Amino acid sequence: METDASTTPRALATEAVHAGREDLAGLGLHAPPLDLSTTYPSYDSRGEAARIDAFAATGARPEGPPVYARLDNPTTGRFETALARLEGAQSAVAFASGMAALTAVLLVRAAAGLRHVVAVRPLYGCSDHLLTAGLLGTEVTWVDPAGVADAIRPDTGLVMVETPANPTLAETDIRALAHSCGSVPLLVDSTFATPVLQRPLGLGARIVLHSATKYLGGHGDVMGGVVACDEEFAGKLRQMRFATGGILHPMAGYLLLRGLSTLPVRMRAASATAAELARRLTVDPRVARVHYPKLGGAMVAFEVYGDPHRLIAGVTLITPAVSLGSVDSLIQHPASISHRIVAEGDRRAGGVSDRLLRMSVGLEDVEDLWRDLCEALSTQPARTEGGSVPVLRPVVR
Ligand code: MET
Repeated sequence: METDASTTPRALATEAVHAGREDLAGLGLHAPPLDLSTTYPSYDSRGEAARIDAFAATGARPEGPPVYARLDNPTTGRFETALARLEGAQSAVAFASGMAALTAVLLVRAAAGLRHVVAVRPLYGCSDHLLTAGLLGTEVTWVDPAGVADAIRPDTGLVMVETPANPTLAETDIRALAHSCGSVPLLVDSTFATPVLQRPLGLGARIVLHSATKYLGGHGDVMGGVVACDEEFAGKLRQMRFATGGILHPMAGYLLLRGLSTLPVRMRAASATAAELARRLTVDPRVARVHYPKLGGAMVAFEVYGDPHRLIAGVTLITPAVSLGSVDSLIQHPASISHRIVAEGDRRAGGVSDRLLRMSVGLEDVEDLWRDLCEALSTQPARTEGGSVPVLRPVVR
């Protein structure tokens, strides 16, 4: 049977290398052009006024040159188009960082008079802090997924969850949660999963947030954030981005587009290694508990019986650093770094133990990583053969 190439949906791996680049051959190019312009000349001021009015009315990407780089950028636009395609979204809007992206979402909802947020712990520490501190004039109610429906008020503008969650890798059933949200939009921070493992919009979420700094970029050399959503909300986000200035640099847009092209192979390879490391850690007597999502992925968290700081100091191949999603493996102690800003009691409420370590598994060989982990684990006491648990020494910071 003949298939129509223009309507047959393409696989994710194909979209990853082609989305956002469809016009290149027609332009006589292979690599995407990097447009560093901050402004765009025009002899037609009436035309510019019309463009600005159109943007103020809808927030749609301007037709033709974008007037000024805070409105839009063609290189970043390619990354936005590609990410939207991978998430199955109408649109995507990129920002200077994941936190800038979350800020814009919260400000858009607050500007509509919907200042209340219902959120599920744990979230990435700075997301938790932004909501808890109410820095943007929002108010948060923290609940378990089962408590979401009851926590929704007339002024609730957003329900927020991160799954798998940073740093515990706790998973939330997105479809069930979206059902509990009713007409309130559900935002899923899908940074750890990426569209390779999970597409929240197909499960009923309305907004997907990524720290693009992580897997989308994939090489630890670009910072960015992106929101995938419907075009109506995207328009509001672009207007907010124009008003508040949290734009992505075009070079970052270029690098993120390039990162997307290898996202599926990177995720698959790193996830296979992470699953094997999680399996080995689970049976290691020096490890008290392993957290690894059913969904899979390249993040592994584990708790030790002894001092987690000694383990961090004991790695040599794995880099002891916060962040994640790079080609090389990183390990960090969430209570000291990624979740330091969250009050101790709130951290505990979110399941973030002081003995938890979070590892981002890269593309190294699994045996080399395991050797390094074993060396670092030699700093830790082990369960005895009879199964008795060693006396826990206090964690010294
Ligand atoms: C400044 S701390 C955190 C950076 C990053 N979001 C992480 O979770 O590792």
